[in-house]
Amino acid sequence: ESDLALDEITGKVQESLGLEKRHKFWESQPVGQFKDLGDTSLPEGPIEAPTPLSEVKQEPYNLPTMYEWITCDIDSDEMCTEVYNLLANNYVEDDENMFRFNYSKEFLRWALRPPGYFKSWHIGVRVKSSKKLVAFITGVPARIRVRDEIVTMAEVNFLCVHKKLRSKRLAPVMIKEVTRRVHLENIWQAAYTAGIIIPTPITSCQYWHRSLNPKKLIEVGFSRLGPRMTMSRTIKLYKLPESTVTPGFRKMGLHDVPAVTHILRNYLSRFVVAPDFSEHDVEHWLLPTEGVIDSYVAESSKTHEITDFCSFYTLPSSILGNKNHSTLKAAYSYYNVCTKTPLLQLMNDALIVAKQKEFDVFNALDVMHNDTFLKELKFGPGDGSLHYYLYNYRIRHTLKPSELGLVLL
Ligand SMILES: CNCCCN(C)c1ncc(F)c(N2CC(C(=O)NCc3cnc4ccccn34)C2)n1
Repeated sequence: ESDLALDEITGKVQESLGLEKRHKFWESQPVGQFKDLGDTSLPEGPIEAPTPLSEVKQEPYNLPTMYEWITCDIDSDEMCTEVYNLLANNYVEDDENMFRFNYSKEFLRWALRPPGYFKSWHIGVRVKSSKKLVAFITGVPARIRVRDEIVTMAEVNFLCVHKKLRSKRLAPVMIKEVTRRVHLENIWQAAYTAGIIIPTPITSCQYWHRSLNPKKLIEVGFSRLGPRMTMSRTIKLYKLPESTVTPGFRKMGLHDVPAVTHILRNYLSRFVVAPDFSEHDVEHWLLPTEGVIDSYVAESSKTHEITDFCSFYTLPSSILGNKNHSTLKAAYSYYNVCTKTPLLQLMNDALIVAKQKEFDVFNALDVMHNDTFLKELKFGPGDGSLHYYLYNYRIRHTLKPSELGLVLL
């Protein structure tokens, strides 16, 4: 009894030490600081000016002796498999350690090779002796508009340290190394998200979940049977029509790229922070790829114009320790635009095709105009928040999620 209590206390002390070190690190970085919140005298925009490329540190940061940097060539099947396995066993879990993200190899190749990507920004750490990959962090270039300024940034993602190497202070040096390699390409800003609070969120979003397979979600502990609800009543509550209702609703094709780019750019222009997508970007990020990204358009039968668009990406989670199910099949709402069809109807059609494709749950953040359909389409609030951050760029006021037009993977 008392040993458990002692472990609990040690754990809490270690965790709070980690928190302090974490804030110490971020207080040394050019990011908005908590103390500056509300100080409207500080200008919006870059916090530090770019340094001349000759003054950027030319050699990699030092790692602890037995580790070395490796640039991960994810075109190589062997390397991509190593990255996949590291993430599948050591990446983000929920607070109760019941689920862990299981990004697929095809998803990683899609996420990490957008137009203009740099192989040097796919950074691994391996053990010198065994050559085992034990940590990973990535960046991809993106043009992000912040109010009226278009800024080329790095979208930093997939920071992962092997479970056995936690609290060895590897994450700060990996963040500094990806920052150094981004600077070498003359890029001085970054965007990233986290499920934790560090200095300083530009906005904090809520996840919402729409059950598609409530029986499985309850069996694996993702959701619980509601009060005064039976299983059959719950299945009936989430039942969806067999087929979509929007006229001209079909999968997006290559020939739709110009029209989708046009309505998407117009739609995203109304948010404070949003990607500045070119046709080339739309072709990469939004053309359907089996098991990775699904996207649909509504084409008017009269004029053949593309009036609406919806998309969701595939991010399964491993179910840790359930004897009947090993994988939770989750769809994540990506970018959706309505110019004719009501958003409610378009998103219900997205739920219908996700159910047809045997997803168990459809997740959405309360960003953009998503709050207009979440409750009505029977989404329930999730337990996780997703905080958005900008590196070396100050935003004068914390944004509402509905002012954010950026979805990271
Ligand atoms: C932009 N990069 C985000 C990647 C990390 N993303 C997607 C993420 N970051 C924080 C979260 F809070 C979160 N949630 C999705 C919601 C959810 O489904 N929670 C239950 C659950 C099922 N599987 C997992 C795996 C990990 C964590 C929670 N899980 C909560 N998602």
